[in-house]
Amino acid sequence: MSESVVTESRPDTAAGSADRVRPGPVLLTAAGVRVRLGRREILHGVDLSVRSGEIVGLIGETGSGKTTFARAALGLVPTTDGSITVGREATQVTGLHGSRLRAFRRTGAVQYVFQDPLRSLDPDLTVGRSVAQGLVLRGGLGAAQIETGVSEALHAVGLEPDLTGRTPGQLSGGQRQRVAIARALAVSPQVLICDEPVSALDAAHRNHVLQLLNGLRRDRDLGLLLISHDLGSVAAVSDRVAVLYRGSIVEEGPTAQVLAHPEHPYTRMLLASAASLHAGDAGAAQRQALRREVLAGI
Ligand SMILES: Nc1ncnc2c1ncn2[C@@H]1O[C@H](COP(=O)(O)OP(=O)(O)OP(=O)(O)O)[C@@H](O)[C@H]1O
Repeated sequence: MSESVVTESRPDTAAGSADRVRPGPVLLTAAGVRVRLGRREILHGVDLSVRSGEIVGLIGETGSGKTTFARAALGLVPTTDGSITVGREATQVTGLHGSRLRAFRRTGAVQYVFQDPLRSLDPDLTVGRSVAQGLVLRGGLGAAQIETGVSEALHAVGLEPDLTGRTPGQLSGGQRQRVAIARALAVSPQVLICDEPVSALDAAHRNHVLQLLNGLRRDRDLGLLLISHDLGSVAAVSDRVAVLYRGSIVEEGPTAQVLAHPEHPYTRMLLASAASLHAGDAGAAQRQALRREVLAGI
């Protein structure tokens, strides 16, 4: 069942095993991360790591806590326990506040790419100014250096320099997501967190962006956390997969192993749902029944 999810969703030049790189040093480490939002604890002690040159897929249904984890890694939500360290210097993000947190953000060590570039890109800013934002914020760079940084970032995502004068509304969805990725790359991040980066795109653009991410981690030694509820996308490019269920990682391992031999009932349920959706099965009632049956046993 999982085979069809993996194979048919793989982008054209895909991340076959020969294309994969040997992972380097750990660039993101989460240990026992707990996050409370309002009255509820959302993350219940999450352990996760991402190495340089590696794509780790974080999968789970809506509400499982994927975005909350990403926000914690950026220092945007406080943790109540555990630690998150980022980058080769292993900067401890948890516990950073105020000016120290702002200084960490300015380093650009960890960057976030959102699902919907139309919402994350300022509609009034040109492509050039959007991509320059992080470089300007970092400070200390002259206009020529910023211009070079913008051109290099656009080149890295395969966008022509003549797009710099356009606004997001004048671009296709795929181009917009490339701009958002270029903006993140411009500040030379060590870790890139992509939160549902292709779910707003059609199949062709989705494959192009997945290929792009796959190439970037290889060429730039990025550690890439790919957050998605789309197993096909994760299967296509991730080296490892972590499965988040109600705020806890219930299974983690090499992608091929987890997808072919899922051990946790929740992972099996996710795979079964994806496979039936993939086959065009409109049996929503059956899926719901399966879901109830599986979740009752967890
Ligand atoms: N600011 C907040 N205050 C209270 N609860 C929140 C807040 N933000 C998120 N939550 C809750 O935390 C839980 C996890 O949300 P989160 O967005 O992290 O899930 P997710 O796995 O990323 O889901 P999706 O795939 O829909 O983005 C949800 O139940 C959500 O309602």
